[in-house]
Amino acid sequence: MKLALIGFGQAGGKVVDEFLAFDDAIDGGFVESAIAINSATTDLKGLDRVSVENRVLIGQARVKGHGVGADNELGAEIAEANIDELQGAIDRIPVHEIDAFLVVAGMGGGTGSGGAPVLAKHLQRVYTQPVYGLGILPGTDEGGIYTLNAARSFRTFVDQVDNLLVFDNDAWRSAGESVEGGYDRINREIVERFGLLFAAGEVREGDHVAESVVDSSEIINTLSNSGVSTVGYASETVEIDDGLLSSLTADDEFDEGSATNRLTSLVRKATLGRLTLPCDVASADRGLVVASGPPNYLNRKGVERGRQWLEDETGSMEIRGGDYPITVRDEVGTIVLLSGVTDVPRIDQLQEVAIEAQETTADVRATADEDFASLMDTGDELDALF
Ligand SMILES: Nc1nc2c(ncn2[C@@H]2O[C@H](COP(=O)(O)OP(=O)(O)OP(=O)(O)O)[C@@H](O)[C@H]2O)c(=O)[nH]1
Repeated sequence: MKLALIGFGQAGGKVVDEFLAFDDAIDGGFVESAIAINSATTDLKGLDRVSVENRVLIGQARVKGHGVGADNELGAEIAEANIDELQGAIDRIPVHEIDAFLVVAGMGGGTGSGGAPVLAKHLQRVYTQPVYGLGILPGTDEGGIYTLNAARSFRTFVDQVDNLLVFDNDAWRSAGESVEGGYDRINREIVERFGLLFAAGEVREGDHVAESVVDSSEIINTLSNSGVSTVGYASETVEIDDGLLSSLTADDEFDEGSATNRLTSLVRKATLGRLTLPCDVASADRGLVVASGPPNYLNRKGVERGRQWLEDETGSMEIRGGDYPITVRDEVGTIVLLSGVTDVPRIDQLQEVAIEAQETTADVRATADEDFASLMDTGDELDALF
């Protein structure tokens, strides 16, 4: 399906940049437009692929291009005050050609965490296309303010989008990695999963369109429950030699049985392995299984068996399935989208820690106010200058 990608804040911009690279690499054609919005000049300058005219600096009057320093109330205020500038950038998107908006932001900071929900609300009011969010949760070791920001932004963002796709940095950290190196790797993991999902619904000119190819309406229907979503992915490297590809079709010399088994087990691995937001799979309301890879490794029976297995696992009758043939990749993979998940320990934990942090902050403030009053108390015996 065709998307307008809007990255808000540093993480949002970097992930959108990475989506552009991935779209090129798989010749996907799912990115119709890409915009990056930030209150920090250096973050916008650091991007590689988002075009310069689509990098939008906001809040200059308030923060002079220096970012909001993880103050997400200020991030939200700046987005509201600059909504006309944001609309100006969106006006450059050929909106009649897109199937949906995807607003991407890190939820722990200030600019994206505060601004993304404001933008989503605005897009919902102005346009008829679905507005999806891709929210990135901070690591648990990032500190109280990031957790509090993420919990508050998450609550707000969910209400303003048609569906909030979530990626949890905490579940994807690796020991011994530098923060920057870590993010580069993590960002590639993010775009591979969400990129393959959205690319799947994009029928390209010249494609051999089999009946079982995923359509954008199947993605939209799976995401139309106003909930929270998570994605799993599993893949296997396969040989793609041109001769093999051109000479084989799914129903001649190719070993159909092993293709079926491979896909069925990849669906299980994707679902039971590391999800972008770990959760209890049984709590999903809807699901979509997409098999991607060289066309002759894709097979309807394999997807169908995987789809049925997912129905059993989730108890949901709304599990869709289909193919996404890609000739340029030597990987067969399955994407599993679980939508409307409700049993998510990380979100419960985030909210508990945030409530504690909010209470502690209120107590500390109240005590500080009292202490300051007593420090300055001279029993009316000392006059102020004015
Ligand atoms: N996956 C991923 N997460 C990132 C990346 N950069 C930052 N983050 C996460 O996103 C959160 C928010 O950080 P930023 O995006 O830098 O914040 P911002 O929206 O620019 O806001 P301010 O810097 O406060 O103005 C951090 O707490 C990290 O968890 C990145 O490149 N990839």
